[in-house]
Amino acid sequence: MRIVVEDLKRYFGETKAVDGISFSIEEGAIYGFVGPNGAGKTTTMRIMATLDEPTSGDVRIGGVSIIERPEQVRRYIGFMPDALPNHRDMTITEYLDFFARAHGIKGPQRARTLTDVQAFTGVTPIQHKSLNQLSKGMKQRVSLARALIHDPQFLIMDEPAAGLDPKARVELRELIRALARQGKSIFISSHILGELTEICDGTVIIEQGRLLRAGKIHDLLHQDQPHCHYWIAARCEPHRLLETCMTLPLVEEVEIVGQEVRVQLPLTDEAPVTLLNHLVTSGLAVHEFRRQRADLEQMFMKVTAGKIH
Ligand SMILES: Nc1ncnc2c1ncn2[C@@H]1O[C@H](COP(=O)(O)OP(=O)(O)OP(=O)(O)O)[C@@H](O)[C@H]1O
Repeated sequence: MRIVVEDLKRYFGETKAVDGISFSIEEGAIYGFVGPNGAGKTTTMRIMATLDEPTSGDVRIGGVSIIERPEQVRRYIGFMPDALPNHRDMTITEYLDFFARAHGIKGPQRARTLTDVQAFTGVTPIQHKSLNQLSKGMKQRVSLARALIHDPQFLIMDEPAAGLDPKARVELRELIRALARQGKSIFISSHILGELTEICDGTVIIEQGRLLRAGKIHDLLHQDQPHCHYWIAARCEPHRLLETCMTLPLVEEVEIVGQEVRVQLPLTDEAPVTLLNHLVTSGLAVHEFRRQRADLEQMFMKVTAGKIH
């Protein structure tokens, strides 16, 4: 399901929280939404989820306008807010059952939906626990389960990783990847760049309600810098690895750092494939070949004038 945001504006009196943002998300893609505090991320997401109305502009989810047909759009969307509201003493299953009913899911199908969604989000073993006894990580899982209960095609997640420990973050990333494999489009906001760069196909960067960059990460990087860097380690002396890299004309720069080498390549899809092939056919036992993610962070820092933390 393709999402198109068209010149979206949301003013609160004098405050231009969102000031003319346009971007699109392809079907089945994971897009990160990045911007400093107060940039307008939550406001944009709430409008996309039909929880608020824009001052002007529109959002089309699978071609359907959030303004003209909010009820229809709601069937397509799952929204995971940045905090789970406080609830009365209620078990996880009771809570999810409430939302399944609200979505009109009936009879045996409701029981099946609850079983599936609890299993997917890993809350089955604690399904009888009360909501107010849950850790932050477990609350996030319940919040995700709630957003998924009607099997939406588009999932909006507002800072889902905030406050989670490293293990819970990794688990959350796995859940997000699994959802994308099911063909869902996912829009996820965060302050933490590393978190997004690992899982996103594309990104939308805003600041003070204005769009700075939007598009596929590969294209954005290409716009900002024509190179990328790889870290490589092989079961041999780093000097031999360095020399083998240097015999390939497309390698722009190469240096030894500890037991690894760092290689600068032109930013094309073929360059890393060609290099890895070259190393392997030269008889090197390569056991590490990874893209330097800092390329992305550098790009973020550059376009936001270093204001993102
Ligand atoms: N209901 C409201 N009334 C008045 N101003 C608001 C309202 N909601 C948001 N704002 C203002 O709009 C701007 C954007 O806020 P928003 O919460 O969308 O930013 P954000 O990028 O999500 O920030 P954070 O990363 O801190 O969550 C801020 O200046 C905020 O104070």
